[in-house]
This record gives sequence, C-alpha cells and structure tokens, in this order.
Amino acid sequence: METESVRMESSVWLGNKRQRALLSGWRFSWTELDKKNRDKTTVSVPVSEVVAVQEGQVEILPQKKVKDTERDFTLFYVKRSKTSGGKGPLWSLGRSQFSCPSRDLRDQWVTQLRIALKTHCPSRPHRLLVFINPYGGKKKAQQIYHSTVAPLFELAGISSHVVVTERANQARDHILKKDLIGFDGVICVGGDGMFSELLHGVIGRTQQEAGISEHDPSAMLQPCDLHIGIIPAGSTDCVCFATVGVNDPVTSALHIVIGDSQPLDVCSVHHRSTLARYSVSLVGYGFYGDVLAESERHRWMGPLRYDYSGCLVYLCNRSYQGIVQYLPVDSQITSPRDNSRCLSGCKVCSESTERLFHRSESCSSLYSRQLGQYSIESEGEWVSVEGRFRCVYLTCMSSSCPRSPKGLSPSAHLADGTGDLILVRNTNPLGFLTYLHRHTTTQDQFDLPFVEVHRVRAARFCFSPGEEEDDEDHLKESHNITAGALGDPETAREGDEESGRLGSQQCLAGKQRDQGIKEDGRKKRDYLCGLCSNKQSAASVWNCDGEILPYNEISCRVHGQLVRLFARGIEDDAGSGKYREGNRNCKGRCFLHS
Ligand SMILES: CCCCCCCCCCCCC/C=C/[C@@H](O)[C@H](COP(=O)(O)O)NC(C)=O
Ligand SMILES: Nc1ncnc2c1ncn2[C@@H]1O[C@H](COP(=O)(O)OP(=O)(O)O)[C@@H](O)[C@H]1O
Ligand SMILES: [Ca+2]
Repeated sequence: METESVRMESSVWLGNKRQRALLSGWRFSWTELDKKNRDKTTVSVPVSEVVAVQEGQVEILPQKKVKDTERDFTLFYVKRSKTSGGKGPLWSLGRSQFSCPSRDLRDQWVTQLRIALKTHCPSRPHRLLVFINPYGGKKKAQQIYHSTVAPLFELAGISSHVVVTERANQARDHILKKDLIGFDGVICVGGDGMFSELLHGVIGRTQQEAGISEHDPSAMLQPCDLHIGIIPAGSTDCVCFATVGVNDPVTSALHIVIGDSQPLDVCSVHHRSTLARYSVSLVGYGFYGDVLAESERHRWMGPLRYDYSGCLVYLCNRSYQGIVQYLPVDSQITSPRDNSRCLSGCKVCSESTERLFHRSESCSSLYSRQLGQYSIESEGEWVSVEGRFRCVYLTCMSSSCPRSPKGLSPSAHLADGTGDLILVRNTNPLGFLTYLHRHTTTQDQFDLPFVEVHRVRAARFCFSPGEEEDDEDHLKESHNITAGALGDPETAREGDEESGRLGSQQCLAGKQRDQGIKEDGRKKRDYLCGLCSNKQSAASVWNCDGEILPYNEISCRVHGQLVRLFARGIEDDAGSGKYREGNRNCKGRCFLHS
C-alpha cells in the first residue's frame, strides 16, 4: 500500500521571479506568480525523478556551494531532451536554486523533500560495485566514469567501490566469488562484452546460491535480485541502447541513481549438457558469426572493426547448410510482425510477469515470487526447418543499437519470456544487401521472400546429415579461436590467470599492438582465403553477444525476466511518431511491483 503523499506549499523565489512551490501527490512543482494567467507555466517534477536536495546554492562539477545563504536550497532532478529517429529521450541533470522567505521555511522544504524521497523511493541504490573496462570501445571508460558518472553518484549519496579491470573475466569472477553483502547493484562501464561478464556473474552466483545446475538445459533458473547497471563505453552498446533508448553515460547514470528497474529475458545456450553462455541480444550464426570472428582480428580499429569486417564478410558471400528447430509461441497472441514496439511500461511484458511467475496470494514482492514453469515439453510442438542460410539468429529483445536504431527485431519485447528467431535463407548478394540495409531504414526487413521470423521460447541448431562439422578443435583452428577468446565459463572459473592473460591479448596496446597488426595482416589473408573458398570448412561460428562460441550444435532457451537492469525501457518520445500507432499493445504502467 502506498503511503500518503507528503504535502507542503509556500511561495519561494527562483532568481528574481516569485513562485508558488507545491509538494503534493508525489510531485514537486513550481508556478510563476505575478504573471498574467495566460502565460503561467508550471514546472512539475515527480519525486521519483528528484536526484537530490541540498541546502544553499550548489553546483556540481566540481561539487561546491557557490553561495550559502541560509534561505536557499537547490533541487537536482531528471530533465529530458528530445531525440530523433525513434530513440528515447536524453536525460540530463536539471538544477533549480530556490530562495525562501525565511531559514525556517528553507529547512522545512529540505526536510519535507527528503522525507518524500525516502518514503516514495525506497528502492534506490545506496552502495554500488563498479567495474571499469579501460580497453572497451574508444578506451574512454575511466574518463567517462570519473568525469560524468562519479559526481552524479556522489550527489545522490551513493557510495561506490570501483574496480578497474586488468584482465578479461575479472568482473565476472569477482561477482561469482567475492563477498557482495551491502551492494545494491553491480555496474559496468564498458560495452556489451562487459555487460555479459556481469550477466554471467550475477546469474551464476544466484544459481550457485540456489543450488541449481546451470549445465542442465531443462533447469528452471532462479531470477536474480542484484540489479545490473550499464554505463555505455563500448563499441556497439546494444544492451544499453535497447533498454534505455540512447547510449549516453549521463542518462544511464541517472537511471541508476533513481533506482529504475527493468526485467530482462535471458537466453541460455547449451551444447548437449554443457552451458555454453547466456545471451540477451544476439545468438547468431552465419553472417553475424563471421563478422565477429573477422572483427576480433581488427580489435585495434576500435568500434570501426565491425563495419570493416562487415564489408569483408559481405563480399565473401557465404551461406551455410543446417537444420533449425524451434518451439513457437502462439502467433495469435504475440508476433514479431505486429508492428508494436516494447516501450517503457509495456503491457505485453507486464502481462507476461503474471504468466511467467505464479504469485502466491500473500506475497506482494517480486523477489519472493514463486517460479512459474514454462514447460517446454508440454507447450506445443517443435518445428523443424532445413535449408541453406545466410544467417540464423535469435534475439531476446529488439537489439537496437546506434548502427541499427530499430534493431534486429523491432517488435521484440524486453521481458515477455520469448525471443525472436530470424532465418535468412540463401539469396543473391543484392537481396542480402537489401536485407542488411533495411536494418538502418524504416523499411520492414522481414518483408522479403527469403526471410522468416518466428517468436519462440526455445530453438536449436544442428547440421544436416552428411554436413557435420568436424570436432571442436577444427572449429577453433579454422576460425583461429583461442581458449581465452572463447570465455569458457568453466575453465575461467577455475583457471582465472590463464583466461585473463589470453583475454587481455584482445586489447593489445603500444608495441604489442603494432606486432599484432602485422600478425593480423597475415592471419587476415589466411582467414579470408578460408572464408571465401568452398573447400574450407562448411561451418560458420556462433556469435553470442559478441563472443564466439566453441560449439556449433547448440540449443537455446529463453528464461523470462531472469535479470533486472537499472533502466525502464524506451520512453515514448513525441519525436518518434513512426511507431506510435502500434503502441496500443504496449501501454500502461509496467511491472506490478513498481
Ligand atoms: C549496409 C548496412 C549494414 C547494416 C547492418 C546492420 C546490422 C545491425 C547489427 C546489430 C547487432 C546488434 C547485436 C549486438 C551484438 C553485440 O553484442 C556484439 C558485441 O558488441 P561489443 O563489441 O561488446 O560492443 N556486437 C556485434 C556487432 O556482434
Ligand atoms: N582489463 C581488461 N583487459 C582485457 N580485456 C578486458 C579487460 N576488461 C574487460 N575485458 C574484456 O574485453 C571485452 C570487450 O569489452 P567491452 O567493454 O565490451 O568493449 P567493446 O564494446 O569495445 O567490445 C569484454 O569481453 C571483456 O571481457
Ligand atoms: Ca523477449
């Protein structure tokens, strides 16, 4: 039950303008007085979006009191500015400095606003564990954190423990093994690879504590309590972009500060009875696998490596034979082609909360919910498709990113317990280019005769008889994958040093890097010869959220709302009119606990 809202009202000054300030209904608003009625404007800030209230006239960056008159207080809050092209709004820190008629009144305002914050926003984080990858994206993560994020955390009274990583998988191992008592969330400053480390750490730890084996493909995984936050500083920043709507460090920091919560579907990927990895954005074979394998050789290029590799791989014109099987969701209920868009407060996702988790009558907290079972065996029949594909991929969410603002599957949902399986059959080069190009335009990329899309709970991939790929060693050899790059959860968990050393080779610097470039030249020629030649391996590799999997035959299963992010989904922005019509399905306040 919501407690009664705090109420207070008085006149205050904002600069030289007199205002009527009102705290009521969990909103703080101010309206200019002494103005003709017609022009009166009211600024209204929900208490849930107030970042801090401080005595005096305060600036941040650097944080200091510019003037400490005893009648002033400063309000910091979330301010939005519009963006174009279907993105979410950018958030920045709004600041208003008020002067009260007396010190007494000022003290009352500060007290009441802080009480309102405490009662209305009990789930804001107080203490965070922050992992910074100094080598991600354009290598600016440390600078981004210290110059723009840390001051916001400090302002909001959040204390943080910062770990600058020295090797790949350090963040994951820290979460798996170290004491996390007292932390309200884990944050990564980096790209999708860093997010993936946190994801594996948080899911792995939760299953360990619940005594659930992650290797069992049919296990019902335990949902994770510890929230994950992403400060985007990587190459693709797909998870951030698709859950927040923009890749902007300040916007993301503010979502963390105000304790936003967005559940997220996660796909588990198994090879027989071994957990290969978890994925949220892309489990892709063919084109996407080849692009990733190629791009690893050009890491020194930074984010540009994907464009460069994309062109090379496109020119190679490959397709792959195989069998895809999937467990479809009733297409009458939900479809990847219904033209809807999963937005903040999405009704499809909130209805899924009920479906995914049968809640006992007495429990009102999402965290004490009982697990509902999405029984794979009892829900419908597996469908099998055999053919020659340009690419096959599964995504649990839209996977929008700056490169493709509407994403791999524009109508996918963040938290509906399903994923979208996309099958792109072999076609001529122009056809495939048209398909790729439509990711960047408003045209429907699924409206092509060689493309199929299905909303599924599970999917698996195997070779057609007679097309079996050789063993794993061959896979590693033909794609020049090292053990470290594979990020095998088991080896890494036991032999950290080993995986760390190999992992950091991906981020060579200085002399080492130059040597790497020369090496790269040779490897690139070898690799491309292999990629373009028909004699070479008939197999591609799986790209799992930016990591190459060491297996080719895999089975995937979507676990609804397995983790929670400090985010709220993409806010409907008036500027993004294009999708608005389809939004009917996706309105209404989300997630019953919020
Ligand atoms: C002619 C125009 C071609 C446009 C092609 C558009 C394709 C859109 C690709 C979107 C991919 C989104 C899935 C995200 C995957 C990330 O996890 C992964 C890893 O990203 P990271 O390096 O950690 O930031 N990135 C890639 C490209 O595989
Ligand atoms: N200190 C480090 N040295 C080497 N690799 C690291 C380090 N810290 C993290 N990594 C790894 O680097 C990879 C890429 O990082 P990420 O932040 O996702 O950047 P990008 O988006 O550019 O790929 C991740 O998979 C992560 O495991
Ligand atoms: Ca989903």
